[in-house]
Amino acid sequence: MNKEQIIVTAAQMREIEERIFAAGMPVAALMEKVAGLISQRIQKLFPTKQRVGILVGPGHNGGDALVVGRELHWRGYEVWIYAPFSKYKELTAQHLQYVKSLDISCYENIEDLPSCDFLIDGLFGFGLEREITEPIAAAISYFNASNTPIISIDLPSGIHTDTGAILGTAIQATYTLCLGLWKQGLLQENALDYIGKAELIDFDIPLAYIYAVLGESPPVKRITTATALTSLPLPRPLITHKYKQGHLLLICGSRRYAGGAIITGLGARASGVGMLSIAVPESIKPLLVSHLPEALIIGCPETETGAIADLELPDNTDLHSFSAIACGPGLTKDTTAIVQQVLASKSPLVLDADGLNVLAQLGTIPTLQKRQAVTVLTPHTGEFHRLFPEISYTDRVQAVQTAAAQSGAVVLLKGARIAIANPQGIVWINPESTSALARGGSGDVLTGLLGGLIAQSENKFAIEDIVATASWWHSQAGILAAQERTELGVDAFTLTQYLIPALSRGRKKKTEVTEVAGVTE
Ligand SMILES: NC(=O)C1=CN([C@@H]2O[C@H](COP(=O)(O)OP(=O)(O)OC[C@H]3O[C@@H](n4cnc5c(N)ncnc54)[C@H](O)[C@@H]3O)[C@@H](O)[C@H]2O)[C@@H](O)CC1
Ligand SMILES: [K+]
Repeated sequence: MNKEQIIVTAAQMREIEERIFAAGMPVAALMEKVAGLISQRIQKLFPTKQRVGILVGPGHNGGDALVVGRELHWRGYEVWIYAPFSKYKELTAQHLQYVKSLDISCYENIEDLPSCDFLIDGLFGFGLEREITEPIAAAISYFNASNTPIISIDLPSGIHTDTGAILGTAIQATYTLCLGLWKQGLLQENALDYIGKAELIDFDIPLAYIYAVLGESPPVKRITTATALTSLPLPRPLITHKYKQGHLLLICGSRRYAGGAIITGLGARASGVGMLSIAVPESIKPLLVSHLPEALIIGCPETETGAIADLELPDNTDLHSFSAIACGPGLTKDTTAIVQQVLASKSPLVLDADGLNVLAQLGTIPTLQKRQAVTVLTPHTGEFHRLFPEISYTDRVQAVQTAAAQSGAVVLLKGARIAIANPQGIVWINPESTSALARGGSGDVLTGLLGGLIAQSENKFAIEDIVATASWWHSQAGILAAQERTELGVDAFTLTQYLIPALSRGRKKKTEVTEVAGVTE
């Protein structure tokens, strides 16, 4: 397993650390090694010798910062230290004493601090356990307001290691250099505004110690390009035919929301699914045919309001014959009977948008308990709240875990950091996205894409892994489109056109990484 995909809580990191120390690694030696790596990285980020302020907290995060400060001092940077606490852990106190013996100025009050070109934040790491109080809170506000780039060691000080909550106040970092393993809080939306650009500093934690604490397949994982690519229906078998490559049924659209059906269809098209059928109200069938000439468009009888009134499938087909069904975008709420019918089918089902609203009205948990096949729900926070009104979603990881466990469905909670859980507690978090995707229709693209991938999977992959792959693919398309067209240029149609280029780029990146590092995962 690649360390980039592992996520830990503070308690887990502490346990892993204790195993390293118990095995004989001296605490001071590990700090020296870690801080050496941090200082090398900082010299790459700020290569010209500059003035740097080091913010030192009472624990080993402060110790790391002091060692980094000392190293930068010897490398020619002009260093000063801000160490405002009255008590420090022993190792940190020793480093503080040593740097004071060098030609490095130490201060306890922010009023006395000289100016600098960048700051290193070693106030608190994963040992922060309560709200930050004065005078440190005021100092943090002062540094945030100073417009000076800040490099946070491990986590921006003030971020809860697990939930990402802001404990009173927090450093707004420009870079976060996370140590050893990704901390869960850095993948929670609450913390996003504070993290800046985050990267992992790998300090060679033996996998055996990680497995001893997390198990050989850790339940909470971070989606990477490598993990996403493993659940794709690629390469295709040499001998195959269209029905062997999955048959997806999309049920979507209404006279009012015809575009949603087109966008969902275009998302499904990019998945490569062998056969695509799209059930829409009769009156919008010609529109769908013109945009998706390869798809089988099923024109259904419609209500007066232009919603699907009846699922009229072609002869000899019933819902069970599809490899997967995706239902919801643009349906309107007048489709309760349709959604009920789909829920009663034995095909894997993706429910989104109005499909979720109808499910919430029917009663999420009792309705899903009757399902005999896999269900994937893809709510945004508003829909999540309607589906699971009892579940608080301040900790999004816990929220999806609870929702999946209670409903028996795989739940994908949309947002800047998508979290996906299966009923057994496995969680995937998507660490990369772009706010360019906060736009009408981009969820429809995901529904189509996801449906198409599930239809092709033939039970080869765990369903939550496919959902994670779809989420990665979708956000990578958004990122690529935003890079080329700015964040304003990523309308849902454009997004569908970037799915295949984003996939090609991801596959190329993976090959390059493997060649350079010889990584096998
Ligand atoms: N896990 C590892 O393997 C390694 C960890 N290292 C560093 O050690 C850090 C963890 O060190 P610690 O456990 O000492 O924890 P921290 O340095 O995060 O801080 C804990 C200290 O802050 C105090 N504290 C907690 N909340 C406070 C608050 N609100 N106001 C004032 N004081 C508060 C605690 O009493 C304790 O003294 C990591 O984040 C990392 O920077 C590295 O030195 C080396 C390797
Ligand atoms: K920190």
